[in-house]
Amino acid sequence: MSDEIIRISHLVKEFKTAGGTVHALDDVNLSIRRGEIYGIIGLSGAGKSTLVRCINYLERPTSGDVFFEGQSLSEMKERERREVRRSMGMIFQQFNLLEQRTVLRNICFPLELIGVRRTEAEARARQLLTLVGLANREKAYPSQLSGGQKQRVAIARAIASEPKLLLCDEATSALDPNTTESILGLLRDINRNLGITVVIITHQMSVIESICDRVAIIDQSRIAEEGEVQRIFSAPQSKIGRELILGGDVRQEQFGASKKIRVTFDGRSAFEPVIANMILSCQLPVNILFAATKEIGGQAAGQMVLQLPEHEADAMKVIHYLREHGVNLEEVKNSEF
Ligand SMILES: Nc1ncnc2c1ncn2[C@@H]1O[C@H](COP(=O)(O)OP(=O)(O)OP(=O)(O)O)[C@@H](O)[C@H]1O
Repeated sequence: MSDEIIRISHLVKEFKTAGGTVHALDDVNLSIRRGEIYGIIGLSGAGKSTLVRCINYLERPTSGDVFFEGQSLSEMKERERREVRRSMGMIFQQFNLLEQRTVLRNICFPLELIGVRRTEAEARARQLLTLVGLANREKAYPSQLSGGQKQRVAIARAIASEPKLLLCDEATSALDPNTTESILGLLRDINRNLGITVVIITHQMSVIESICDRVAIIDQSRIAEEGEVQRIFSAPQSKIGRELILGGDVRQEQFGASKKIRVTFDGRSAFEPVIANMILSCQLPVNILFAATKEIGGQAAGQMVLQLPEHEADAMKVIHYLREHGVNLEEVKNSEF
């Protein structure tokens, strides 16, 4: 079977409103691999929820297509799409539990919809309650549960019909940091132990860092960059990527005319010794205009922007030294910084 569970191809979504057309998604292309945890991050209004709702066709794209296991959703009949949607569980920020039903009956609900007999549905729901760590709460009503417990019930309900994919729309945004961590741990277990592919929509960088294998950064309706979390976090290429990952300090500033370079560190090297040794060895000063480090997977990573000596030959000497010592670097223009 193909490695790819979802492919999003040239997806466009527009909303016609009284105030004009809103371009929520503009030519989005993505591929999500079977078995991975894929993160989609962006600021408020970037188009994240619209994208996730297009993946399961709760929202019909204006143009472009979504392929599930190679099958075009736009070409399917509604009955076939319903079938595919059953292969995609979904959880939300506000849990969306049925308040009049007990925890057990909430989890039974999707099974009832597909005609599973009551005793069988209840047995399955009990197994799931154990899986999510709430075996002793089957008779409770949602109002009697904490946010984290509600999300556990929502997760159990979402995986009751054995989906291949679990879509999580800001599933931890209403939770405190400890509860967030425990819910992310549960999602990781479900991914590893049940083989369910997980797509996480979030505006929280910490969520992506903590469990995602790959990430897409969405900005103003478009994918700004996409790839392995480790690679994107250690050297974000887009302006929005740098803002989200390295914080709000990446401001556009006007610097002198001399060359500026961005050096990125991916955890194998340290900032200071390389720069200090270069200064000692080349006998040339550099200006550190910006520096930020992050711990990713226990390793230091980050970037530094250096202003080089004004004379071209001196600047080249610095570049040559850094390259020789295995440092990743690229020239930056003022407008990119
Ligand atoms: N049903 C709708 N009708 C009109 N405009 C919409 C509709 N749904 C979304 N939009 C607009 O589409 C754009 C993207 O919205 P979306 O909810 O996908 O963003 P988001 O990244 O999920 O934001 P947030 O994190 O705040 O939820 C926004 O400008 C929003 O106002």
